[in-house]
Amino acid sequence: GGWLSYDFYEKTCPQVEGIVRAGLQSLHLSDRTSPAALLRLMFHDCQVQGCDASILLDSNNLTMPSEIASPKNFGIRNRESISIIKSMVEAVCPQQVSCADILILAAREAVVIAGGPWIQVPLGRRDSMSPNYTLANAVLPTLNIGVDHMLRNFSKTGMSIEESVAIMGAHTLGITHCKNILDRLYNSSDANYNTMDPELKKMLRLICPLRSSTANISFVINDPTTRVFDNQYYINVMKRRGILSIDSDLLSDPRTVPFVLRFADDQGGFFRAFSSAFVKLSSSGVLTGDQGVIRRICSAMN
Ligand code: HEM
Ligand SMILES: [Ca+2]
Ligand SMILES: [Ca+2]
Repeated sequence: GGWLSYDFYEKTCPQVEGIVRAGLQSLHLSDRTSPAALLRLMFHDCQVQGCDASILLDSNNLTMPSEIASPKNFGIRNRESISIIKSMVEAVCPQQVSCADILILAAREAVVIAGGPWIQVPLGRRDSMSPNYTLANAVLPTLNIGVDHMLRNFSKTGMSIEESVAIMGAHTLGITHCKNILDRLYNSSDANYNTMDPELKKMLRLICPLRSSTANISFVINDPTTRVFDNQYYINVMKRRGILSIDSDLLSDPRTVPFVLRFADDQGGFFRAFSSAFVKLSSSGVLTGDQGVIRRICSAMN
């Protein structure tokens, strides 16, 4: 058995946090959108059989598709960045640090680099032996997940409603491809067709025309400060300018709206709730002790 701890690599790889920080800083210089990508990558790993780097495994045979093959992972990027940082860690501390921990540390640094809170995260996760395509397909959120289902999912990690609203604040970063909002913009039977500020809708329709062959590549920003981790997301949601259905749903559900209003007015409160939510999301259902493995290469089994 085993557990996560704050000093897990103190003896075996005290340099790891510094290596990940340096790696993230240099990645960020060449790609200002990398914090968004890494934060979403962390969520999509942790949601599927826990944070075990299962999302980083490439398929090596026809019977075992990778999680990335799931349409739910559309738009996921920067997996290779974790592999590169892992090889930098391997050079200093061979076979000591899991890909799963490196991914969590990278997501933590991503939040800081973008101007968000510094989150102390416990370490000691182990890597999975295989990916789980079927589970990825089943448990990653759909576009129309709704508040109820979202809260139920996050409560499994021990999150309160406040923390669940706070973790959705990750949408303060990054982008959404047009194909993910076409229903909201054009399908009058969509539940959130009429919940968007008409001015915003007009603008998004220009960027995302209905019958366009580029809906897979064209995108809109998730909030006006898409590269800054701030509370602008909640101000936007409050003004009916949320991009995804779930963002708008937070305003219409009586359980979540009080936290939207509070976080819109109190960035410090958002940062505190986000930090505890991040620790819960990243600690739930993980492999520890003698479970799983330490992969040498993140994209393949040893
Ligand atoms: C549970 C409800 C959620 C739903 C339905 C949802 C859905 C989505 C969708 C559809 C996109 C756009 C992807 C694309 O078009 O490329 C997106 C982007 C993003 N999501 Fe979520 N998400 C949810 C929760 C979360 C959580 C909990 C986090 C992180 C802790 C997160 C982090 C992000 C980030 C950072 C982006 C921007 C990615 C980029 O710029 O590449 N999301 N989300
Ligand atoms: Ca996983
Ligand atoms: Ca922002």
